[in-house]
Amino acid sequence: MIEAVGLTKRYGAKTAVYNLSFQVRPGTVTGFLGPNGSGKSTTMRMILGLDQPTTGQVTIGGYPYRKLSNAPRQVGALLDAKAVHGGRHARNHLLCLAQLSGIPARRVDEVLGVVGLQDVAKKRSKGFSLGMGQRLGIAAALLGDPQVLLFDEPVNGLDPEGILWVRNLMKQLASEGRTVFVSSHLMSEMALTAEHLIVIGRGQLLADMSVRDFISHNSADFARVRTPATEPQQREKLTAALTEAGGQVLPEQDGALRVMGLPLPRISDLAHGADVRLWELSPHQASLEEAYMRMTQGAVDYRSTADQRAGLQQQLPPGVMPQQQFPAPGQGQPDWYAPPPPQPQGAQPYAPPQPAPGGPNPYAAPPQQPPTAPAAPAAPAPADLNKPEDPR
Ligand SMILES: Nc1ncnc2c1ncn2[C@@H]1O[C@H](COP(=O)(O)OP(=O)(O)OP(=O)(O)O)[C@@H](O)[C@H]1O
Repeated sequence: MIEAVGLTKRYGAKTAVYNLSFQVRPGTVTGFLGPNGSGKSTTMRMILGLDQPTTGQVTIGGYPYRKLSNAPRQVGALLDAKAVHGGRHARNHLLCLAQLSGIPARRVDEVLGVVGLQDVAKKRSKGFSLGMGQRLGIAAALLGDPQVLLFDEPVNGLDPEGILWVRNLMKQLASEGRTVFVSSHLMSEMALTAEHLIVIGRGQLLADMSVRDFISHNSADFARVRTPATEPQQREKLTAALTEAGGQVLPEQDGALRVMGLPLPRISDLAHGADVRLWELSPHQASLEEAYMRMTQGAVDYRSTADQRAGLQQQLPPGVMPQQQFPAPGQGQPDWYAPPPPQPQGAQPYAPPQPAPGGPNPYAAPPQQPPTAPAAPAAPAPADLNKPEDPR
């Protein structure tokens, strides 16, 4: 198990990691997520004893990395696949590492086979593609058959077959009871690989929970409903019935309706009661990417000036409360986020939906009282994320 307690790292005036505490348990793949510059690599380097924490500590099996006996046989890591002597053959590179840790040469050939580089074992690694370099880095991590494995962006540069292979490898290593800690920016891949997530933003913990909980805590539930396109009056009738029943109804660009605040069976019953036929009634399935975007949108340091995410915080219609609570202390959830409705080409995807001419105002307050659910804790504004303890 990897355990960080109050881990903080400062580089001069820059605080890369601040007061981070978490555990990475054996037997599952734990994903390590965070925007660029949020401190993932710094944390991994501290776990591996390559950087000293300014304060706090991180241990592996109860010991700091540097106190582990023959650490390479207990902990394997891929941090930077390019950190190899390019003039060496792949096999010689691994052989050098093996000899430093008393690992037999036959293990080198084993891991070359595991990562699929057996045919280029005698080639110099400077001629390797990005993906081949990643495979060599993974081979080095596996060399000591360690119980604890850290991978920083292991699928970077891999082709689809390679990505699938890494996914299965991570799962297999975890199923053997190993501790597997893996960072990635590929959310769809992480959703398929990891069971547990540790999410950081600006060096601080945002979430430490299962993938399933993370998605359900950070996504807005809604249903998509579609009435026959040939009968617009049915759509209006349904909108009125749903609104009267306390639902919030927004038009989607493709003609469907987005309905919040009503369960699917109730929507079906209301449609039936209003004598409206439905061509579609489907729950919105949030993705890990959507949940991640929502959670981290206030903790992104580097964003293109042309990036439309700057405007992705959709306003809730009056009376609608965000449903989710903060999953972890200290995290920031500045606003509500759900994917924008499909847009025609060239349209602003994050612009609020406009009322159809002569149609109902999508932002009209529903007649019922606003929900009385307990208010979520006040979300710190992005700039307040680190206050009052912001050491920067
Ligand atoms: N040696 C260093 N000296 C000064 N600042 C550093 C150093 N290493 C990292 N930093 C800073 O610490 C912050 C965290 O960097 P880090 O590389 O850990 O982030 P990351 O989450 O791994 O980013 P990415 O996803 O882009 O790889 C960044 O602002 C970075 O500029």
